[in-house]
Parts: sequence; structure tokens; C-alpha cells
Amino acid sequence: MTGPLIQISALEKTFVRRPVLQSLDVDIASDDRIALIGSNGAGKTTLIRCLLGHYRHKGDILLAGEKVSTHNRSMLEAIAFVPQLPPPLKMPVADLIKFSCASGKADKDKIWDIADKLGLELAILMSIPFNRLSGGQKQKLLISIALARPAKLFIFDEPSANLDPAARSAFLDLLAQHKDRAMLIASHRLEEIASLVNRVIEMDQGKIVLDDRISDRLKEGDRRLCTLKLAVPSEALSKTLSEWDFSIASNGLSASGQVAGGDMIRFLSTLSRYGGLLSDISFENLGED
Ligand SMILES: Nc1ncnc2c1ncn2[C@@H]1O[C@H](COP(=O)(O)OP(=O)(O)OP(=O)(O)O)[C@@H](O)[C@H]1O
Repeated sequence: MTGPLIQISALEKTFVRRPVLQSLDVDIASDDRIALIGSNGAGKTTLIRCLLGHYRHKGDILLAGEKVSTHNRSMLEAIAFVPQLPPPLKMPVADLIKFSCASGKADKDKIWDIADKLGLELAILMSIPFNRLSGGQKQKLLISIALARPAKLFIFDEPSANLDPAARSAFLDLLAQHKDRAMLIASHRLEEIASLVNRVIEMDQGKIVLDDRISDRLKEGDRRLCTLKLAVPSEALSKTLSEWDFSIASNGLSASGQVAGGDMIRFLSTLSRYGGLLSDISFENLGED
């Protein structure tokens, strides 16, 4: 395939006349592994739900160059999705697995294999209704089903929120084994998924405020000049930026400094805590030290 896997243009979503996504333009390539970050309410889940065709919206979403409509079958086949909040399904685990294999083309043996790696004892859960599982068990099962599907894009919305440390580590190993597929991972733990992703998109108040392709080839010693614009001066952010040796304008509304390739994720993770204060972030490659 030549063009992007997914093209989103002029996407707008309004809830009760309140704009939640504002004129978003973003492409997803088949080798993108994206960390989608941003503070609570930034619009990450809404963007994902629009992409999945769950919501009516303004603007276009194209899959492999073809325009898709709400509840489009080809989009649902192309994407394997694990939601932030599990659906309230009453069907027993066995039926959910059967359904996922039939309609989502999931591989049954792979579901069992992945569940085992995540520490989920499927054999003793088969007759239990899905909504009676614990939060972590639900998440493990949905992850197992998603990763067992022949999807082109995996979307995980806060995937490790309910996982215990052992399952979290097993989950990250599993994702590393699926790096040949496109991924979009909405997370508040950027550092946790840092080694998996090659692009970071930050949202704030329904807009994309940062879209940074951290090339897989960005070397430890590569330096990048970062220029920031602030919507309002902030003592806390200025203090943090001073710790990164940034120079800050006297009016407190802009700052710039250098960040090494090896520190990039830690830096972006720090910035994401100040999402609402940043109006623009840009990077310029300066080459190696
Ligand atoms: N179904 C809905 N009806 C009305 N408002 C909604 C609905 N879903 C989301 N919103 C609003 O849209 C905004 C964006 O919500 P969204 O869930 O997309 O944020 P998010 O970035 O995923 O946040 P979080 O990190 O907390 O999961 C919020 O202000 C939320 O209140």
C-alpha cells in the first residue's frame, strides 16, 4: 500500500453544542506506533471513537484512501480495539470468544496463548458472564482477543490501567512482538510505552498541540532545539523548564532549549503534564553532539 492507512481531515465533534474535537487533521501510516497523550478530557477517546465510527462527526475519515461512514464494516475489520471502559456484556466468556472468532476473525488458539501469557486462566472462566469478571480479567481478555485478530491497526485506550505489574510487563512484551502492525495507544504513562512507539501525538482541548515523529533512528546523542509558546505564564512550568536548562522569555510566554534524543520521551512526558498551558511546541534537529 502506498498512501497512509488512515487519513483524518477537518474532523470536528460536538457534544451538546460544546466542541470536543476542533478541526483535526492527522494521517496514520501502516508503520506508525503512536502514543496518544493529553490531560483528562483532552479528546483522546472521542478521537478514537470517531475513528471507529461510533460517533457522527464533521470532516472525513479515509481507510486506505476510501471514505468510510459511521459503523463501517471495513473499518471495524481493520482495527482491533480495547476500550478504556469494558462494555457491559452479559454473554459468557466462551460465547464472547466464539463471537470474536466468527465476526472479528480472531484466532482461537492465539487468544488462549495470549491469555496465558497475561496470567488469565481462561479454562476456569469460560462459563462466567463477561460482566462478572474483575476489571483486570476483562482487560486481559479484551487484549487477548484484540491481539489475536488480523487487524492492520491496534487501538488501546489506557490499556494497562487495570493490570497488575506482572500482567503489565507481559502486555508490553506482547506489544513489542506486534511491532509490525500500526498501533495507537492512548496513555497517561508515556514512559511505560516509550520503547514501543515511534510517534507521539499530544492533544489538548480537542486540538493536536504536538505531533512528533521520534524516528526509530533518533540517536541518544542527537540534539533537538525545542521552542515552546505558552498560553499563559506559569511558575511551575518555568521552574520545570529551567531544570531542563531552557531559557525563558521575560514575559514568561515562550521558552527554548536543547533536548538530547535519549531524553526525548522523558521530556515529552514531563511536558504532557502542562498540556493546558502550551499553545505551540516545535522541534528542529541540530544533529549529533
Ligand atoms: N458522550 C459524551 N457526551 C457529552 N460529553 C462527552 C461525551 N464523551 C466525552 N465527552 C466530553 O468530551 C471531552 C473529551 O472527552 P474524552 O473522553 O475524549 O477525553 P480523554 O482525552 O479521553 O480523557 P481521559 O484522559 O480522561 O480519558 C470531555 O470534556 C468529556 O466530558
